[in-house]
Amino acid sequence: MTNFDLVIIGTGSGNSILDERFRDWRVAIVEKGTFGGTCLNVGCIPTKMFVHPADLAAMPAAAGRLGVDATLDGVRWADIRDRVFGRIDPIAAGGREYRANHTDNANVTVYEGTARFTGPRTLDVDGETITADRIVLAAGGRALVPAVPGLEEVGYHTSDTVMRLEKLPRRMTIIGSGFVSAEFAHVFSSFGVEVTVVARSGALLRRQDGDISARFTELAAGRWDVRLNRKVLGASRDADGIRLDLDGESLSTDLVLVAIGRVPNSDLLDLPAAGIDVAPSGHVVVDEFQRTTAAGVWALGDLSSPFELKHVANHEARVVQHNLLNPAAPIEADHRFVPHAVFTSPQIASVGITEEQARARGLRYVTAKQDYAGIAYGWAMEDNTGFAKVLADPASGQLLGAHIIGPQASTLIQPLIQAMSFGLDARSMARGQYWIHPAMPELIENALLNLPLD
Ligand SMILES: Cc1cc2nc3c(=O)[nH]c(=O)nc-3n(C[C@H](O)[C@H](O)[C@H](O)COP(=O)(O)OP(=O)(O)OC[C@H]3O[C@@H](n4cnc5c(N)ncnc54)[C@H](O)[C@@H]3O)c2cc1C
Ligand SMILES: NC(=O)c1ccc[n+]([C@@H]2O[C@H](COP(=O)([O-])OP(=O)(O)OC[C@H]3O[C@@H](n4cnc5c(N)ncnc54)[C@H](O)[C@@H]3O)[C@@H](O)[C@H]2O)c1
Repeated sequence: MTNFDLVIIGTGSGNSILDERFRDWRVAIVEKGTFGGTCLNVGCIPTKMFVHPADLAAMPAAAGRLGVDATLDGVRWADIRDRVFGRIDPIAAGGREYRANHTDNANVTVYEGTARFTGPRTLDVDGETITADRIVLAAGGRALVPAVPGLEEVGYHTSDTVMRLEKLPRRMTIIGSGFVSAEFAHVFSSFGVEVTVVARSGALLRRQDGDISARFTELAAGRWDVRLNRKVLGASRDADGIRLDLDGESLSTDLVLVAIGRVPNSDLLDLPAAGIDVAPSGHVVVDEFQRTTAAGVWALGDLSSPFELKHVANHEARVVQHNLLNPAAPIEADHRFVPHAVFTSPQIASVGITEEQARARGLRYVTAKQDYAGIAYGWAMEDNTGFAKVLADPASGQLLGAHIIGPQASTLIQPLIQAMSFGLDARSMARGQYWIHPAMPELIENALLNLPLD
């Protein structure tokens, strides 16, 4: 039995904790899958590397109304796929090699297996017992699969596998209507696949601000076959491919992509054996210092965070890193203003609360909108569907939330994140600085000026 100063479970965000300040610690890092975790191998990075060529492939169809006649000659799926993974796979392999064999990591032992607790700060890794003074749980989550009769038999993909397809299908049906669905619907439809989206509820991306979700649902319905308020009741194969039975109708498809959310990997860790509490959602319970309910055990990222976002996992990894190194002066994680972006088309980005949340909380708030169509750069792009919506406290002018649907939303949101994080009020933000004319951030300037503050 080997004892370590620190054991880290999971090489996604967990791997970024280790630096030269841990050189004198005996460290073990345990990974059951591909080194580098979800974001690098099957998440943020490859998806966005597919979104960019998808944006290019969609451009000719949009250019005609601006007087530019362009045609898409073809999409070389194998080349697109191999460019993405030709870059990513060596990074994952290099990361593993660095931790396992580089002299910088002489103090680090890499275990390739599945860790699970057998007692307080005691782990089994595929039959070998290791103990540690401190343990960091960074075990992430995995795609959920619905219990649909026949689905296992006909076969399905998740975000883990769909980016490595041998060839593009003619038709794809996506079950689910969240982030993964919206991004892959854009990617695959831009590459010429006929996409159907099956949503359980009456809107796509329904956790976004209601106006954003409604606009996206309307635009999506013009681009994909969108089936709202439908449950998938069964799957089978017939002469026309895969048949999905929805309530009241059926559809035929060639490939099913399941995108109904993710579940934390807490069930793999036998946490009760170590006295570590788990919430009903499956997330490991942590306090503001990222400490679990067991002494000497921290957790971070998708395993403990309902946000399930890489920038949150990275932030929490920095908090855990500091708290490991400075036990007498720990810092708290900051989850006040967590932004997100959905890299679909049009892009969506958001920070703070939605109007529905403001109403439910009984807050006094005002809102304002600015259409891209009303700013000069929007005229240049002939954008008639995008807008920014801001919510603020009418008395103080402090921003409560901001939501954007339209080109470059993920970039345009950043000054609003900054304003909220540093307490800059809407009026000072709008008038206390220059806004380059006629650039896209004028969308934000005008949305702020439109707020009916007291
Ligand atoms: C398709 C997709 C696209 C995404 N796009 C974005 C995006 O654009 N922006 C964004 O912010 N977020 C995005 N995310 C979310 C983001 O990928 C995650 O929030 C982030 O990767 C979580 O990091 P983590 O370190 O918590 O977990 P992970 O990166 O999942 O790392 C956990 C690691 O632990 C290992 N592990 C699990 N259990 C054990 C065990 N018992 N023993 C040993 N090892 C174990 C796993 O194999 C895994 O490698 C996306 C996710 C998906 C699926
Ligand atoms: N750009 C990004 O930041 C990005 C991109 C992709 C994924 N992610 C992260 O990954 C996580 C997983 O993404 P996701 O899209 O799978 O989850 P999600 O939570 O965004 O959406 C899941 C959708 O599936 C629906 N659903 C749930 N159970 C269902 C069922 N049984 N049948 C039909 N529909 C069902 C939900 O109502 C929801 O609309 C997200 O929480 C997100 O944080 C982030």
